[in-house]
Amino acid sequence: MMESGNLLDGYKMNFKTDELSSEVERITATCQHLEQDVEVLKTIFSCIDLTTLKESDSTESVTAFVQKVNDFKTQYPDMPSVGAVCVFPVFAPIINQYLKVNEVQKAVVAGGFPSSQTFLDIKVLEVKKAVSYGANEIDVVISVGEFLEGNYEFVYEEIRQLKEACGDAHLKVILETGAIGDAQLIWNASIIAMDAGADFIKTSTGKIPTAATLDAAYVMCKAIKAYHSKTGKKIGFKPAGGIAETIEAVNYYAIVNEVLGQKWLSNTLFRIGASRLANNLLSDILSLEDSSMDKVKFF
Ligand SMILES: O=C[C@H](O)COP(=O)(O)O
Repeated sequence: MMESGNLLDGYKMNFKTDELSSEVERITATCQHLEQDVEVLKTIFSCIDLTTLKESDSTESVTAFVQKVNDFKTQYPDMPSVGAVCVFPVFAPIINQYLKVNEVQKAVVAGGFPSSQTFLDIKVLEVKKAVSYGANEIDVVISVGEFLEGNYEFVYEEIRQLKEACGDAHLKVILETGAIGDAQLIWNASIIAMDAGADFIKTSTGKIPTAATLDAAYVMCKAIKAYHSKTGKKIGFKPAGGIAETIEAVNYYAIVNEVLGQKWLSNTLFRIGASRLANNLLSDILSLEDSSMDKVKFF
């Protein structure tokens, strides 16, 4: 098992927490023009993990949700598809059966999402079942309570086993930054998740009051950069939860651009998990292309 001291020793948080917000403000203040850039907005659209994670989701509603993604490609041939659909694990067979757009990935939350408060063997089984039913991306939450108690080896070992359970599927590890709060701890959680095998690190479940924040995004991108410098591995970043407006998505795009650069700005390394963003972004893209366009509600 990895020693947490050894694990974190090689990584120093190279910024002061009190400078964090002003740095984020500087970045977001200088990116507002990107909201008018159709190509940037289309890139962001292609990075959306189009999410439905409602208690009321059903076979019928998820089938209809997936069908919209299929229809979108026909109805808007000049638009990219979203990056992925993201659903509860019980609907893995539905997206596997009905999703017909090859470039759209099949993401499933698992591992006792959203609380992560269950037995590790149950988490592993849930991940394996989701993958066996066709999911090729798995989103899991760290054991936040154990992390906050300093049980870093426990958190590392869980992620390591869940990554193993994924096989060829990509693993996105949700830190639940709104529950962690402190920038240094978000940095620590980022490093542990990446070293244990995360392909992406993700801010939030969208199921607690504080979801994605720009400050957390900045810290996580800095951690991804440090991890890349040390290991050569490119880990993806996924802000998620509460991101609904185009300008909010643009702000996250700008932080990734500033910290990690253009090479991170495609859906292989950047996703935005969102249930409400796609229609707003689509409407804004269409109205930039044709100012007479009304707001659309496709999804
Ligand atoms: O992982 C994605 C989030 O659950 C989506 O949250 P949202 O419904 O606030 O966009």
